[in-house]
Amino acid sequence: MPCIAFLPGEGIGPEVLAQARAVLEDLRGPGFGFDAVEVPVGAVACDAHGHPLPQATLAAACAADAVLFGAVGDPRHDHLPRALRPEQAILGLRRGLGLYASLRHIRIDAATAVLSPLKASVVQGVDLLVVRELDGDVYTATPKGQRIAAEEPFAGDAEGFDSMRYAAGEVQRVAHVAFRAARARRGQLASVDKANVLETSRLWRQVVSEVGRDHYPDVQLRHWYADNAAMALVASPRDFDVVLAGNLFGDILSDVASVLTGSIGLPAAALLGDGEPGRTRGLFEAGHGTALDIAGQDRANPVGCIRAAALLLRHALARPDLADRVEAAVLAALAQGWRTADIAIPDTPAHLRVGTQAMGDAIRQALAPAGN
Ligand SMILES: NC(=O)c1ccc[n+]([C@@H]2O[C@H](COP(=O)([O-])OP(=O)(O)OC[C@H]3O[C@@H](n4cnc5c(N)ncnc54)[C@H](O)[C@@H]3O)[C@@H](O)[C@H]2O)c1
Ligand SMILES: CC(C)[C@H](C(=O)O)[C@@H](O)C(=O)O
Ligand SMILES: [Mg+2]
Repeated sequence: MPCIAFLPGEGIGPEVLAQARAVLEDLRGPGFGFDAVEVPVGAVACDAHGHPLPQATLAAACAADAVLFGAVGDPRHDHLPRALRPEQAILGLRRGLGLYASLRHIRIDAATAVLSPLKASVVQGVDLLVVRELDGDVYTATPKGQRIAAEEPFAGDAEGFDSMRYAAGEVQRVAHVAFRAARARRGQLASVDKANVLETSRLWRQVVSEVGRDHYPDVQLRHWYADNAAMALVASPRDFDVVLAGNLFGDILSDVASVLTGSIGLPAAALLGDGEPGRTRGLFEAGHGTALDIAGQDRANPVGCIRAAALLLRHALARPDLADRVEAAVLAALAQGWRTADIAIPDTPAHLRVGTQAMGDAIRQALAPAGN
């Protein structure tokens, strides 16, 4: 029986995770079951256990076949040293679980194009995948810190510094993920960097080109500067198939791509590593954070987290049949017009404006019975 570790975190994390878990519970039957463990992470874990990623939480996540993650982050913990901030739990999980690629799926069909802040004529038919490197770059490279500036004209000021760095092997492994995904899709890869300014990006561009030339000559590779890519993702998102970027540019472009759908509450991401035997096969999450402005009010959109559960079924539990059912149920509920506040439009009738719980109920109602 596979084991799923549920890590709710804080803010809207527990609210959306509860809906995703309820969907998974509804799938239980003769052909499907799972063991579940639920462990604290983030600010709540820090308050209870003195660390945002307690050893027991990391151990449970490592031992599970897959992790379903809510969200972490709380400004009340902003004053803590970096190592104790809730967000460090995410970085620690990525490193500890060997996850180095985030795959965020963005699809917009005719029924959901009206939700976009952009014109439906621009976004209808968008089907793109953002592959983001997750373990390197300015996020983790050292040195980083704060000190007294030595260089004029600001000598004597406090200064903060981070290092941008990629080793060729780090670029190669995530490039393979992106090329393989492109080969299985429409065969186009957009690699994003700032090779006009950054040495790290010059290496990135060279390595991605080599991986393409040596292993994926059938995939059409185009290099983009990050600023231009951000603009094109908004102006003509249908032109993209797979977008590959480093950790920092990928963080930003993942959210730019997400909001094309209408809300950061809609898409989901699969965080994957090499899938070594005996190690968790991935962490799955919605694209959003803790959204404390709406937490505890039954206002969060649970769709992203429910889609994350579908990605978990597809990528970690090898159950594409169940993943398809969950994704179809989400689309059916949206097509029926159910709307949380973030995706309601002025025309949305009052009876279809719902909260987190009712949106989850609508999706579970739409789950086709097994065998259909
Ligand atoms: N994976 C994660 O756990 C993760 C990801 C991003 C940000 N964060 C953290 O979350 C905290 C808040 O970050 P932020 O404000 O930049 O981003 P956020 O995603 O939490 O919120 C941005 C905006 O989107 C809205 N929103 C987000 N998710 C929504 C949903 N499901 N339904 C409806 N509306 C939704 C929020 O109300 C807010 O207006 C920070 O501490 C940040 O570090 C965590
Ligand atoms: C909260 C933060 C550390 C995280 C990141 O920057 O990776 C978030 O923005 C994300 O996209 O998952
Ligand atoms: Mg982010």
